[in-house]
Amino acid sequence: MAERKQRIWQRLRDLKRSLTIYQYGRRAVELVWETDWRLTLALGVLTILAGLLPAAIAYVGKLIVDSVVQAAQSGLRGDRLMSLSYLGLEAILVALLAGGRQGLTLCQSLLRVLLGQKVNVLILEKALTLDLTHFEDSEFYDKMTRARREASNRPLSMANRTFGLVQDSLSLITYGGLLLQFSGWAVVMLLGATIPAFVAETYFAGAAFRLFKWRSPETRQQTYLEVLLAREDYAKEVKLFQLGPMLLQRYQAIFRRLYAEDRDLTIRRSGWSFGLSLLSTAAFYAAYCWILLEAIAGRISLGDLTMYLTVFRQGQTTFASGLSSVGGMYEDGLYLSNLYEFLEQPVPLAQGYAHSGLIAEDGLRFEAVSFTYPGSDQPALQQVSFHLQPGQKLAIVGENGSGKTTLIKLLTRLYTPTAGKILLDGRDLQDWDGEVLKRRIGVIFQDFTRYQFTVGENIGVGDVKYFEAGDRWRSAADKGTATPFVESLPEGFQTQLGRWFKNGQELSGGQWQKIALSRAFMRTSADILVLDEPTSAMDAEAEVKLFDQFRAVTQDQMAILISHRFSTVRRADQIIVLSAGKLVEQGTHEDLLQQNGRYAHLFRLQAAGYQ
Ligand SMILES: Nc1ncnc2c1ncn2[C@@H]1O[C@H](COP(=O)(O)OP(=O)(O)OP(=O)(O)O)[C@@H](O)[C@H]1O
Repeated sequence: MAERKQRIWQRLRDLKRSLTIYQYGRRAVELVWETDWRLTLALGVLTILAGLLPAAIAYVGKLIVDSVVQAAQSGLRGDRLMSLSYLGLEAILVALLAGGRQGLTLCQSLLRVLLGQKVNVLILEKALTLDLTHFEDSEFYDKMTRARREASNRPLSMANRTFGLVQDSLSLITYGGLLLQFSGWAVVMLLGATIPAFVAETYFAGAAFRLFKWRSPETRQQTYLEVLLAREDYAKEVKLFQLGPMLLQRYQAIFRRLYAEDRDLTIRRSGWSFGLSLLSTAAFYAAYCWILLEAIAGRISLGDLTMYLTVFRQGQTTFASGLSSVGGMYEDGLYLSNLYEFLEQPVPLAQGYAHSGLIAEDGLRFEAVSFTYPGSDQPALQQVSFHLQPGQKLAIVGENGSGKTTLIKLLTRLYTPTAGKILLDGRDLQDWDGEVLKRRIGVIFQDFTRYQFTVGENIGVGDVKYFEAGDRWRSAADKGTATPFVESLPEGFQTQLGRWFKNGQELSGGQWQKIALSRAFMRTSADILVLDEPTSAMDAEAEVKLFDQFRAVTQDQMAILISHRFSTVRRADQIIVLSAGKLVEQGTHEDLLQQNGRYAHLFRLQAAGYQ
């Protein structure tokens, strides 16, 4: 007994929670209002017009029939004129209704475009405020993808359905008002018959959404496979390794699985929907039958009969459309809840406001810095400490996965250390103003982005303030040793790169690296340069040239260099060796050779390879 009671309470709680989804109707209308209040106002007025006019037309229809009967019986000219004027009135109302409906469609079409753009911009703006951690979290990524996928249509659809429901409700209320003259019981009977269909619609819309949410990982896989199969950067490997058929097969297998689930739900939904709509149709026709009998018995006029007939016919269509609005609104509401969940994701607070350090010219200090990636149980860095003075060049050496890139991510504040401190000029990195810090650090990651922009713009991205400044591009390219090859390109700095756009040129790996390196020199005010594997794709001569040049142009700057090439590393003022996240050796090339430890071992190994 107690268990049953509990179940009933649970159901009621579920229903209450389901109903809260409808509050998104208000939020969607607010969003539409913010997008364009004039169009929204027009939409509102036209909705009321389109909601009230049908009942008015039905009523005028009754007046026409009654006046025709009257005129036929009396044969008076006045009565004839009266029925003709009712006819004229109906024609005007019908024209108004058609105009109103057309206006509604027009407003909706315009709002669709504006709203789609607005929501997309809201999502992208939000994405800009988020941390890198969010992007690396697959659940969060799904949330964003879902929001983006549905961005352009759900809010408008929700708003349209809300307005549509208002329109249908107004029509039904006015129809109800007309019907009330006949019998209050008929109205109650008709309303009662709609409730099961309403509950079923809500239930199935919820089920459809849950399905959509569960399968986000599968949909993500599908999208990824599409990218692999259809993008030019993967085409080379897909063709040579003959991956195509296998990838396509996976793609289809996912589709088949998703389709099977979809089909089951759609069949069940349509079965229930049909069954329950039969119930409401039965109620409609029972009331209809009652009215017919009343007319035959002469208790209502012929005009009344015509009016009720119209009210019934249209009432049922309006009811069906209202019902689908309710189901649709529920579904839209669920998608919108996902959109708002994303938009309301707490934004990391702006960290720090300091524009200068506490100890001028102190340089960079790592003090017992440790870091573990979210969701990982192994620390990527443990208790790392070192000091880099202004003008010094530091090289970081270590096997794959030893934590070199992680160290750079902490230095550039993409992540925050889990323990320990990073100090710049004696001040904790977290206390620095983000903008100031970014201006002081020029960084190139090994997986730098190859933008499908022009050569100049590809360098310009290094300092967005000077994104299009040709003179800055040139001097940055000089420092990054890119000028000679850029000048050999057909349109120099204006050459389009990549294959996505017309006349796009592809570059070699080493040429791309030179572009990326030049990017780091765009920030002329940067006093810390961080280069993660900057020369891995360059030939030996290019590398030597680059480093001679690098030393010359970065005399006053601190530089941190990650490299597996000892020819590069040995020139640094200070070298640190990382192993499994720990700093195991530290010193100059000579010091480390003397220590005869890990560095000396790796150095000799590489040197032997060249003999
Ligand atoms: N985003 C991430 N989330 C979780 N773990 C990560 C992430 N990035 C790196 N790791 C882990 O942290 C450790 C250090 O990685 P890191 O990229 O810093 O190595 P690395 O020294 O730069 O390697 P390589 O020489 O191959 O570039 C590795 O064990 C890696 O698996």
